[in-house]
Order: sequence, then structure tokens, then C-alpha cells
Amino acid sequence: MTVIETMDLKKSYHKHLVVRGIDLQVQEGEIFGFLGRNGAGKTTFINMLTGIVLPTSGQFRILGVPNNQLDRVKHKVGVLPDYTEFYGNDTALEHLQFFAKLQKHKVTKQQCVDLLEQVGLKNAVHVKTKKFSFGMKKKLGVAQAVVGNPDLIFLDEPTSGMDPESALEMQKFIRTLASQNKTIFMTSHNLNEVEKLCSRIAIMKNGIISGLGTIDQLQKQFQTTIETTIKLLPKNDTLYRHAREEIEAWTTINYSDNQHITVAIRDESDIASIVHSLCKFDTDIFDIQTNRPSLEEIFMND
Ligand SMILES: Nc1ncnc2c1ncn2[C@@H]1O[C@H](COP(=O)(O)OP(=O)(O)OP(=O)(O)O)[C@@H](O)[C@H]1O
Repeated sequence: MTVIETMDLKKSYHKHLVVRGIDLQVQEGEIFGFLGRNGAGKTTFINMLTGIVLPTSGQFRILGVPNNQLDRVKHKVGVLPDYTEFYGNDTALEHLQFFAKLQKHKVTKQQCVDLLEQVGLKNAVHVKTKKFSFGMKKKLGVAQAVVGNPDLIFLDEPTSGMDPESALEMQKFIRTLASQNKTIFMTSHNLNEVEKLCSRIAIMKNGIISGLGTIDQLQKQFQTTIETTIKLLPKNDTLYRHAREEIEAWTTINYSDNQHITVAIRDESDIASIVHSLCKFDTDIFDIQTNRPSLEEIFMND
């Protein structure tokens, strides 16, 4: 099922077009990563999908419902906004119960306690939120986003401000949500986290999507050459020189010594030709490693 579908969605502020026509589909059960530099338009895009701001033009559907009828699905959508404040004199539990009541979600006190534990607030259930760090507020914000058992959850930087252990715990929680067939649409500036967590990723740049796909697809899309290192043992120096010359005739050798050769190839199928040349000139091969760009490299080069 398509959970989010946008058609040529645009938003301008004071004649400045910040979202410049986005067509995007997100499927049920996906953990979808939405990346972009500061000011790329990510929050504006999410704010349209969650009904906080109105699009300037274009349409979208959330859980099959068109944007002019969002009220019909509001109870099935949870949101962690980019910034959340809480009433400081309430404890985490009091806040969560109050929020759930306000949204007419039927949850028991025990369910709220369990949820706070799952997001990593086990020791802060009865602590007033004015004592919370930024990371703890994010955890409470995530609990607030999922307390109504929504089908679609928007998480704006769910692990920002968290220590590494808390971030891992939160990533585990996000995976659990997706395993229950909930759809997660998340932004993050932690590219390592996105690479590990997300089934597909969109990169937003100046209000449009400049890259979209699985990490594998993005790596192929943004990669011009694949760096391949072969660990080898030549039995004859002259023959090995001939092998290198044969390889060099059609590709670039970035590095070579008597135990390694590193080449830049266009396609993985080129590896077979290199191996063939090396074997033909009496060289044993022990290991082959290809280096694809990390999401960070893709993002930085975009
Ligand atoms: N309410 C508003 N009024 C005027 N301009 C706005 C408003 N909200 C956002 N903008 C502008 O729209 C552009 C996109 O902002 P947006 O917050 O959507 O980016 P972002 O990708 O979420 O950035 P960040 O990663 O910093 O959160 C920016 O130039 C911003 O100044």
C-alpha cells in the first residue's frame, strides 16, 4: 500500500519557492530517510504532509486520503516535530497521559509507562520534564508520536542530542515499529544512522529531490567508478608487468605493488577481465575488495 504520495507538491514563502515540485511515493512498512542540508526544505515538506502548513500548489495523499481531507486520517499519523517543548512541571508520564487524553487515544497508565521504557526513559518516568536534556525531550517526543498506535510516523531527527547508546536504543525501537508494518518517514543528519536504518532514502537539495532509492541504487547513481583492490602473488615479475600493461590499456591503475593492485572500474563485470589478465600472466589471487561510496560521500559530493 502506498502510504505517502505527493504530486508536484510546492510551497513558497513570500514568493520564495522552498519546495519546488516533489513527486514521491512511500510504501507501507518502509523506514524512509529524508536527507538534505540545512534549509533544503525538509521540514516544510513534512509540515505540508502533516497539515501544519498548506501547499502553494500540487496534491498529496496520506494513507490513501487526499490532502483536503486530512482530518480523516489524523488519528493514524504520529509526528515528532523538529522542536518539541513540554509543560515543565509535568513528569514524563503525566505529560504522555495528558497528551493521549487530549488526542482521544485510549491507552492505560501502564501502556504509557511501558512506552516510556521502550524509548529509553525508564529512569525518568516520574521526573519533571523541566529537568530533561535535549536528548530526553526527543525520547519523550517520540513516545508522544507513537502513543496513539499510528500507522504512519514522521520523525524529525529522532536521535539528535542523544548519546551513542541512547541513539542505538532509539534505532532499535524504530526498527520494531517498522516490523509492526508501521511506516516511518524520518529526517536525520546522522548519515551513518540513515545508511543502517532506512530501506530507501531521498536527498533533498534546494527544494527538489536530487537522489532517491535504496542505498545500493544511490551508490550506483552517484558513483562514476568503483575502486577495486586485488590482493595477489605474482610468480614472475616480467609476466606481472605485462599483466599490468594489459589492464592499464583499458582502465586506470590507481596503485600497484607486488602484493596489491588497485584499479578504478566502471562496472563490477570488469573485475572478471582484470582477474583474467592477472591469471593469464601467472599471478595468484587471494582477495578482491570493492569500495562503494558511503552515504556520506554521496551526500557530500551531491
Ligand atoms: N514560516 C516560514 N516563513 C518563511 N520562510 C520559511 C518558513 N519556514 C521555512 N522557511 C524557509 O524555507 C527554507 C527551507 O526551510 P526548512 O526548515 O524547510 O529546511 P530544512 O531542510 O528542514 O532545514 P533544517 O535541516 O535546518 O531543519 C529556508 O530557507 C527557510 O528559511
